[in-house]
Amino acid sequence: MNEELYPAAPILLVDDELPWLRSLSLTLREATGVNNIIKCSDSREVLGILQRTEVSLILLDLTMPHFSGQDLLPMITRDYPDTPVIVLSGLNQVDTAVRCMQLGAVDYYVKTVERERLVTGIQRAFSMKELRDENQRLKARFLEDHLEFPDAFYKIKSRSQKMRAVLQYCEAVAQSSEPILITGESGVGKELIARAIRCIRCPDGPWVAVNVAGLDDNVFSDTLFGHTRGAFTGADRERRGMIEEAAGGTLFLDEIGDLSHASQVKLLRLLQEGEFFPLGADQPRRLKAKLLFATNHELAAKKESGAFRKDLYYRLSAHQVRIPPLRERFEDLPLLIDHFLQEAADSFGKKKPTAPKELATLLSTYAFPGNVRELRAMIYNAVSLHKSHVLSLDSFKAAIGYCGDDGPGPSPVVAEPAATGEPPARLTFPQRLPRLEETANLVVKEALRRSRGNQTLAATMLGITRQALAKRLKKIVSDA
Ligand SMILES: Nc1ncnc2c1ncn2[C@@H]1O[C@H](COP(=O)(O)OP(=O)(O)OP(=O)(O)O)[C@@H](O)[C@H]1O
Repeated sequence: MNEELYPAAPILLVDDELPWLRSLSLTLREATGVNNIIKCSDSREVLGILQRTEVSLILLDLTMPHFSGQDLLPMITRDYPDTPVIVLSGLNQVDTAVRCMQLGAVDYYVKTVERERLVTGIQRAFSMKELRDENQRLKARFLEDHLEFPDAFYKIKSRSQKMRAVLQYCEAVAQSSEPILITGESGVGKELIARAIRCIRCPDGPWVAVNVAGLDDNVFSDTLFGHTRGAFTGADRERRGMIEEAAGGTLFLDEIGDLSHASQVKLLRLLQEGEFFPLGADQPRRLKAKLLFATNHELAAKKESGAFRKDLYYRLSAHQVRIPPLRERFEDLPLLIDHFLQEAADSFGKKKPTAPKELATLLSTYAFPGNVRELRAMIYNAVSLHKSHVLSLDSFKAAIGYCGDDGPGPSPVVAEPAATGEPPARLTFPQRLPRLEETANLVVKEALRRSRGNQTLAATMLGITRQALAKRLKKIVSDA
């Protein structure tokens, strides 16, 4: 298999000393996994290379025959302002370093003594460039408001602006070499989004998904890193871990917020060093997969409480895709209902039923703690019970708590704030307690507001007949 080039655009190393060029490219390969390098030992060729090839970073020697680094630097920063340049010099001279930075270099290193710092500086320059590129892509996307890879998102049914912004953000960060963290409540579609990102970044590579919730640290390590033969009693064969299975493709770690502390440490090391040791191995192996993570936990809160390591949190959240809960994008309901009706009808071998026109409005009175997955289950249930032409609302009403006279129905007073964001947390009253009649009228108006004026639905919510509601409305109007 051909080795994937990293970074996608090459790094240009410019130095007249060939042995230095060779040893630097080896150092970079070993320490950072960089294998896409152009070595240039003749400074007269630099501008020609830049005209022909887009490079991600330039390492420029200061002292060279023909053109010195100081000659080239202003030309490069003028014509290629988005390409970071790091200057290397044999001498530790503060005034030269300052001059180079004034001319636009992002960093300055003394060649022989600062190799480790140089590697860190290169990684920093990469991250900065990636952030700048991502920023530009995002700006362009928001101005154009179109999707560049609509095919990657074909399974995601949505017409809401919020989701569109999420998809555009996914496009902007998909190519980044940094990990991507996808957050959102359970059932919002995190895995769907993860698969879409994979379709954009490396559609042909393998897709390996691991749910890490509940894995103890030993199982986590063995699953991810694998082991060598004889690593422990019973290890009679080598086992490749999921990281190696995903080489050249994507490794998706789901439920990352549930990871034990010990496993968090191992994951952090993997992210920082880009390499790992299978159990029993004495040589590290390089991470060659792109990483995607998902969680339905509020990781920021877990970080504050100490349940999630701060350093790992910051490492993971460089690119964070937050998927809004369904109740924040009810404009998606008609499309999703239609989609799941078709899907359910196909799976039950039935003709697709017609949805009653009040269905989306009825469902938009509900908070959907289980999000799209809950909606899907409701529709499958309704279609499984369905007999006649138009789908009945009964199973939906039962599912969301409007059960009619004999059912428990939703409680009008909630003692604690609901985790789902369901209003109200507690009924509060003004100083003067409203009369019962006033309160009833307010509740009626609220039901009409939520049902967008649909009296049948409002009556269902209030637990009264449509006639009783009409009578009450007539009275409200005449009393006004
Ligand atoms: N926008 C959407 N269009 C169509 N189907 C969707 C959409 N969002 C979610 N789904 C469907 O809803 C279900 C749940 O989605 P998914 O498994 O991606 O959610 P999740 O956020 O990863 O859930 P969990 O947190 O429980 O792992 C799946 O059947 C998925 O296909």
